Amino acid sequence: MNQTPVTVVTGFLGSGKTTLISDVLGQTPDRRLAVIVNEFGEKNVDGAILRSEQLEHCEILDLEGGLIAYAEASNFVPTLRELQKRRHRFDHVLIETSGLAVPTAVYVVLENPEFAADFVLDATLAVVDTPLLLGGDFENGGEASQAAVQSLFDAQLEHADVVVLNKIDALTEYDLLRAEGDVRARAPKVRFLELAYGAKLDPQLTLGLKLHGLQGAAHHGPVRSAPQDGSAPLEDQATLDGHSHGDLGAHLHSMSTHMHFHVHDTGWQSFTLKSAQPQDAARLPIILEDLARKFPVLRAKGFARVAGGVQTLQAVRTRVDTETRPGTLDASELVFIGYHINRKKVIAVLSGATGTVWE
Ligand SMILES: Nc1nc2c(ncn2[C@@H]2O[C@H](COP(=O)(O)OP(=O)(O)OP(=O)(O)O)[C@@H](O)[C@H]2O)c(=O)[nH]1
Repeated sequence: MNQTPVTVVTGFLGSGKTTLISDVLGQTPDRRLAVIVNEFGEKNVDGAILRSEQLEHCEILDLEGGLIAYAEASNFVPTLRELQKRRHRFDHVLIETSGLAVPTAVYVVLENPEFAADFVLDATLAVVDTPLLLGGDFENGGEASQAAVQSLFDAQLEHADVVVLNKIDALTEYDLLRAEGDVRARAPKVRFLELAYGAKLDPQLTLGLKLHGLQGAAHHGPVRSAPQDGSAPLEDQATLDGHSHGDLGAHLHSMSTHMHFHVHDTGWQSFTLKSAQPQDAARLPIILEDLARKFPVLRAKGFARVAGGVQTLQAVRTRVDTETRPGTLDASELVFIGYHINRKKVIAVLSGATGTVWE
């Protein structure tokens, strides 16, 4: 059996990865797909959203409670191992990395001799929140938060084959040209730039790109060197550049390179808050918007128990989208992700503003 192609979908918090994947799944009923969804928070909201589409040709596998990471820190390897046993049932694997991950950890695992004969990287797509890119910063985040966001954002672009400019519905041609210029300046080696109107992309531009693979026996060779005890990140990142996605030249995913990018930034925090009491569907989004102005909350998402059903809430900074569907829910659950956010303060404001107990 041929190697199963793997498409990695990366991109910053809330850029539209799940929405884009959901659309691709809907457009490819003839493909048997496995989707591994990795979330930073302990609760996998994206997996639940994809699963709610009830697409029979897809299997959704949650990878919650952390990042796809290196070595023992990750539950990615057992998940892939499990998929490997049943790989004849799938035509393609999609991996949605968490919004705080750099996709290189995935490459290292795929290149491991245990998996290299069975899986091959097809392409890595980086989904970009284009208005955010053009805005240039995260309001209310403070300098440390902005620096952390920028460095992650740049690293995700750097490791992409295809950059997808998303959320462009309301943008002008001039904005798009500016965004393209910005991406090219940040990541000169990116091969393709695609425009996604409303997070929709032709599946031909997403699956089966074969950007790695054959030429990549050299291109994606085995890991060159294992991390040494005591090896520290180099000061000059350029000397560690094991990537050249902009051309078809050989590049090896050196473990030291990856270790460099995988230095944990403990400033990123996530917590889930729950409330058993019903919520006001009209007020809750306004309260979330207010929370994002008061605190460095970059992303909030989850489900609320409201009159008439279940409300899905999706906040990216101060932009909050909601949708209410019929159904029942025992308790509302919201995941908050931010840079140095204070759980107690968020609980106090949320409980006060909603007049309900959140914990
Ligand atoms: N206006 C607009 N909104 C979009 C578009 N794509 C996604 N969104 C919205 O952006 C929010 C975040 O989308 P997701 O697909 O959950 O983003 P994500 O990258 O999977 O988020 P994380 O996994 O938390 O990093 C949701 O409210 C989407 O409806 C788009 O093209 N246009």
